[in-house]
This record gives sequence, structure tokens and C-alpha cells, in this order.
Amino acid sequence: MPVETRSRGSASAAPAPRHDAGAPREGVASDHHHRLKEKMLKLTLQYEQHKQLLAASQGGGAAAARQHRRSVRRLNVEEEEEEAVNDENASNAHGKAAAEERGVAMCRQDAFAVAPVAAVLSENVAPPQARAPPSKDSHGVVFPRPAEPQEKENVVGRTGRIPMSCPIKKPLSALPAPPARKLSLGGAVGGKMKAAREENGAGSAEAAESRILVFVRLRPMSRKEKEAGSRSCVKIVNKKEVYLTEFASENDYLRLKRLRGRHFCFDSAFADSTTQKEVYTTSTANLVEGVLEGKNGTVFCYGATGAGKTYTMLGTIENPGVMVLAIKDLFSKVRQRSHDGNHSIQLSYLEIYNETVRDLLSPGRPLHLREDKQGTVAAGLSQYRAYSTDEVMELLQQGNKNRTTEPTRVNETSSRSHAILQVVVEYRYMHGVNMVTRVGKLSLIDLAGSERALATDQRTQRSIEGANINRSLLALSNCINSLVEGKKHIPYRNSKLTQLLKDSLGGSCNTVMIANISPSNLSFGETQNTLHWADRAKEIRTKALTTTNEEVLNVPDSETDQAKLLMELQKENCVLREQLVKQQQKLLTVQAQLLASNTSPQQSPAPSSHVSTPCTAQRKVKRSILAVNCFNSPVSRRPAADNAQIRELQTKVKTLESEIEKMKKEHKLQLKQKDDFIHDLINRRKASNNSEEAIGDKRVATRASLRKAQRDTSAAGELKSPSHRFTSPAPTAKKRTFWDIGGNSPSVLAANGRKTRSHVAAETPKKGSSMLLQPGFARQRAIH
Ligand SMILES: Nc1ncnc2c1ncn2[C@@H]1O[C@H](COP(=O)(O)OP(=O)(O)OP(=O)(O)O)[C@@H](O)[C@H]1O
Repeated sequence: MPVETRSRGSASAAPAPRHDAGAPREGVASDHHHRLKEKMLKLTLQYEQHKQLLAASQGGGAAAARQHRRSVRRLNVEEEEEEAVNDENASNAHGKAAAEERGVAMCRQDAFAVAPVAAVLSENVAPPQARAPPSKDSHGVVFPRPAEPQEKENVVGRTGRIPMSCPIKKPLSALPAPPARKLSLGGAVGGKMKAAREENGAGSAEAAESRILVFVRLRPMSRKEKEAGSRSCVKIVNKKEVYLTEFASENDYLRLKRLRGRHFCFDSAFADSTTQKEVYTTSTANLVEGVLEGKNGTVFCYGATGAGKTYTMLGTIENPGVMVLAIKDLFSKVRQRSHDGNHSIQLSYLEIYNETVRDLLSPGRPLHLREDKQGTVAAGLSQYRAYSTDEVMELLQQGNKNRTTEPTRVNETSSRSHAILQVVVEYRYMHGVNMVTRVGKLSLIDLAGSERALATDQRTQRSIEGANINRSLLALSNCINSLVEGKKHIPYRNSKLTQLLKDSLGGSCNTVMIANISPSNLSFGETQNTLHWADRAKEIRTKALTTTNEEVLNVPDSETDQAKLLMELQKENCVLREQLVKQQQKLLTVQAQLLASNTSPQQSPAPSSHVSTPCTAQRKVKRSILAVNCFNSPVSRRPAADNAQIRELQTKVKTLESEIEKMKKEHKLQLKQKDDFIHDLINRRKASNNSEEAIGDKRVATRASLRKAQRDTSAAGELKSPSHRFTSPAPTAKKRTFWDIGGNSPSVLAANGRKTRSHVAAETPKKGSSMLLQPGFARQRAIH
């Protein structure tokens, strides 16, 4: 039927006659077709539920089985009712005009209730979606039920000019609800971990699998894109649906007819005005909570180059991103809980550049990946124990300076590598006579952007980088495909990235994917690709999350007191460390005052500085400048009042320094005592009986392995124990610690010929320096 007739039909409010012989038969056929589709959907749902029911009955959950049977019966009843309604509708809707009218009306009511959407998607109309009954067992992220979008293929738009086809995806609420993410046995701790069951949902088969949560973030249009005259081709509706519309030139008659729209539905979709905090709270806050409970978590940003991945992960000083917010949150939560136990936080930071793994905190030779009980690990990767958010921020900043970055045509500070920040949180507490150790690992990943060769550069180095980035992302896509299809062999080994992501994708881990997209129609292909893979990733089921990474060590009565003492000592250590940091800060303030009071630049030998702090090289430089300017200057040249003030301040500084020195000595002594005590404890336990020897082994594999690794690698000069960090942060000639990773370190460039963010900063100190070089990792350059 011609378009005008349909339009007229929808314009007239009169319903079509019930048995209109003249009505076109194609309307009936299409209605019938939709009913069949709905029926298929319901059958699929029923099948899923039966599967769950079967699993529930196998898991011994009789109550759960009854519950499922009830919900299946309810579904059947609903289905019958709906069928009856559909039959009636079908007979009422013999006229195509009436069917169109119904579709448009529903469309206006639901999907287009949000006003701005109507402008882009007024063409998309469809019948209602099959709805799955809400699962009572679901403890996953709960979102308000979205308006049900309508589906109709090749419907003429309001303008009646551009035929649109927009296959509507099933909303997430209609998917089988993700089971509770309660507990997990992650790869971080292997060996003979005791699987601690949580009462809530423990043992139920519903918790047998979990799925990756997928979020989409749209960035604002950049100045460049605006200048190029691009239009927005993405619209976000109901905070979870994404509509993608392809625009064709009005003169492109050939493609005009084939213009298509796409619809996707995710756990949440963030519009361009969404704040960093909102993104963090919705996507990652739960993961941080889980890590403190001993569950592993991974967040990774995926998308085309320039789509906003680094902005989402790192952000700017004013708007810190997910990495920064997660770490702040982690520390504040640890502080709240540290009254009942002992927390330690260790972190490592690496990049995958051109298929080689590099340590960002202690750059050197490429690292090799190996598989062990803890999963895939980079051998020799340095781990740093952090005691405050500031310390982590400094480490992160140092790491970012060493990250490979290059300007491309698309993005001035394009990340040419995948960066992975891993934070391991260990929590120890006494539970009766047992010492419980819980370990959770949080991985925060900023992937490099997929790109077209033409979109970036044709220069050799860039194209090699681009090819490697694309290859690893292709490997990631292949793994996603295999996981979704339920294949037995997942090709993790095809790239370093997938090897490191193995636990996050196919293991027991709470995983979040944030897909970043650009609104510009010039990036339509990239956006479509990103959304396609994000949509696929939504279907990946990860392993059961029924346990925490928890180790329970039975401490005999005779040793309980000692264990308690040990914990007390550890707590005291933490307090002492905090005091030390405060004293150091005081010292710096006094020195700054001294510098301010001493305006005349005097040349004098620097006093010996024996305060070794975990400060940056920058801070050290500052200190030496202070020393040169302030100390030992000829007293005779200054007015008497100034001299008196300076003497007073000098005395203060000396007192503080001696105080710090004293504290350090005490601290060292306590650490030594603690280590002796631990050794003693282990030896005694080994000797006591054979069964406990196994537990001893387990300790070595988990908590103790970390300690052992620390000892081993610190011997090799790579990994520093906390005491080492405080006593000798100065770099050795051979091994460079992160404290002496200067932003302008020539060896980074010389060693491999690649550019890091440090080099970019050194070369272009003023113009648009990378956000990763700023204290809050801010890219000064805003959206252009
Ligand atoms: N949500 C946002 N709000 C404001 N500006 C943003 C947002 N997202 C991205 N930008 C800006 O867009 C530009 C490109 O972003 P970014 O560097 O994060 O992209 P990317 O995906 O990491 O690119 P690449 O893969 O090449 O590293 C930056 O200038 C950044 O400040």
C-alpha cells in the first residue's frame, strides 16, 4: 500500500472494520509473523527457566524448584491470556492502518515518552515485547523496567521520506536475570583455600553463573567534530537503551532507501552529561565492596580511539575517573573497617605495548606471562604496598608518565597500549581461634582504542602499534564470541591481553565492561562496532560466584595470644607509619616556612639528609634546593631578628628529624620482631603435625607467598618490603625503583625507541599536555 494511504490510516482515529474484505492481507501476515516471534521468545524463556529448574533440583533446592515451577505455570497462564488478546487484536487489525495506529500510539506512550528521542527515532514502531517474569532470585543490579520499545521493520517515518529499519533488542529485564553476585573463588588465591559459603544463596544452583555487566558511555561532541559538521547519531533512552541512526547525504539516493537504525539495550547507558561520579557509582562501586569481601573484580573500558576510555578511567584533576574514585573509595572503606582487623593494599601497574608486557612502576625489560595457581601473572612485576590514597595517586602518576602515548589524527594523546592497574586487598582478622585471611583483587583496565589505519596515521611505527592494538582487540572479540557460543576451547592464548583477561572473562570474577562511544556520525562504523561487541559481551556467563578468597588458619590455644600480639603489632605498624608521614609533612612545612623567610639566595653546603621518605624525586629535589638555600648560610650577613628566627626553625627541623629517626629505629625493631615471630610460628606449626604442614603450605601459596615473593624479589632489587621502602627509597645504580623514574628519563625512550607520556610532556611542556601527566591525571586539553 502506498505510503500516503498508511499515513492517512494512522491519522484517522476510526478503528478498522473487523472483517474488511478490502483490507490488505500483508498487515495480517505481518501481525501473524510478530505473534510467532513473540511465541518463540516465550518458548526460549520457558526453556531457560526449565534449565534453571533442573539445575535447582540437582542442587537440592527443593524450595527453589517449587518456586520455579510456580513461575513457569504463571508464565503459561500469562501466555495464554496474551495469546487470546493477540487473537482478538489480530482480527481487529485486518486493516493495516489500524495496526499502524496501534503501533504508533504505543510507541508514543512508551519509547518516545522521552521528548528528545522522538526527534531521532520517531520512525521506529513495533509491537510489544515479550516480558519475562521477574526472577525472585535475582540480586543483580536492579534497574527500573524500561519502556517497551516497539518493533517494526521498514516503517515509513513521520516525514514519510526515509524508510528506517530498526530491529529492537530485547530489554535486559527480559533476559534471564543475572544471578546473585555473592561470592567468588577467584584466581588471586589458589591452593587449598577454604571456600567460605555465604548464607544468602549459598548452595543454590541459581548462583551457578553470573554475567558480565555492560555499560555504555557516550562522550560529548568534540570541537573538531562540530567543525567538521558532524551530526549526532546516538540517542540514549531510559538510561539503558541506545539508538544508533545512520545518516546519509540527501543526495545519496542509492543509500537513502537502505538507511538503517540500530537499537541496543544495556545494564545502563550514560548520556554525554553524566558525571564521573555517577559512572563510578553505577558501574564500579559494588565491585569495590566485593573486593573487600574477598571477591575479584575487573572493570575495563572498550571502544574506538578517542571515544573517551582514558577519560572514563583516569579523568582530570577536576573530574577524576573510575580508577581514582575506586582507590579513594577503597581506602575510605578500609579505614572504616580497620578497627576489627588488618588490611593491606598492594598494587601493580603494567602495560601491554606491541604484544610485550612492561612494568609501569619499575620500567625495565619486558615481562613474561606465566600461569600458576593465582591465574595468569606477569613474572617479576613489582608490587607496592600503599598506606594512603596519596601514595597510590603518586604511583599511578608515575606509571602514567611511563605509559606509551602518541598523538594520532584522531586523538592528540592517544594511548598506544593497554594499561592494567591491579589492586590486591588483604584482610586479616581473628575469628575465635582461627586467623582468617581474605584476599580480593581489583583490576582496572584502560584498553587502547581500536582504529582504522586511515583514521590514525600511515607512519610505520603508528601503523605497527595500530595493527597490534587491533590484533589484540580482535583476539578479545574472538574470546567473547567463543564464550558466548559456549565453546570448550577459548582462544585466550592468542594475545597477551586475553591471557591477562582470562580470569575476568571466563573465571570467577565480577566483571564490568564500559563501552565508550562517540556521538558523531563520522564515527558511525566504530560506534556500531563497539556497541556490537558490548552487546555480545552482555551474553557472557562467568563462573559461579559462591565463594570468597578466604583462608582460615587454625591457631592452637598456645599460639592464640601470639597471633593476637602479631595483629596488634601490625596495627601499631600502620599507626606508626601514618605518624611518620604526618611528621614528614610537618617537616616539609617548616622547611617551606624557612625558605619563605630566607629571601636572599645563599650558597652553602647542603646538610646531610637522613630522612628517607617515600616521596617523589620532585620532592627530593625540592628538599635539596631548600637545603642549599636555607641551611648553613653566613649568619653575620642577616639582621639579628632573622637570624634568631632561622636558628629557631633550624632547631625545630633538627628536633623533628631526630624524632623521625627515632621512630624509624623503633619501627625497624618492631618489624624485625614481627618477622622473627612469624618465622617462629611457622616453624612451630610445621613441627607440630603433618596435617598442619599442609596448612603451612597453603599459607605459603597465599599470604606467605606474597611475603616470600617480596623477600625474593627485594633481594633481586625489584620488590620492596614496606620497611625497605621507608629506609632506602634511593635508587640503586642497576635497578631503578619507581621513585627515581623521572619524567624525563632518557632510558625509557632509548631502550625501545617508543615514546612515553613523560616524553610527550618533556617535548611539549606547554601545549596540550596529557591528562596522565597532571597530578589528577588531567588532560588539560578539554573537548575541542
Ligand atoms: N565524558 C567526557 N566528557 C568530556 N570530555 C571527554 C569525555 N570523554 C572523552 N572526553 C575528551 O575526549 C578526548 C578523547 O578522550 P580519550 O583520550 O579518553 O579517548 P580514548 O578512548 O582513551 O582514546 P585512545 O584509545 O586513543 O587513547 C579527550 O580530550 C577527553 O578529554
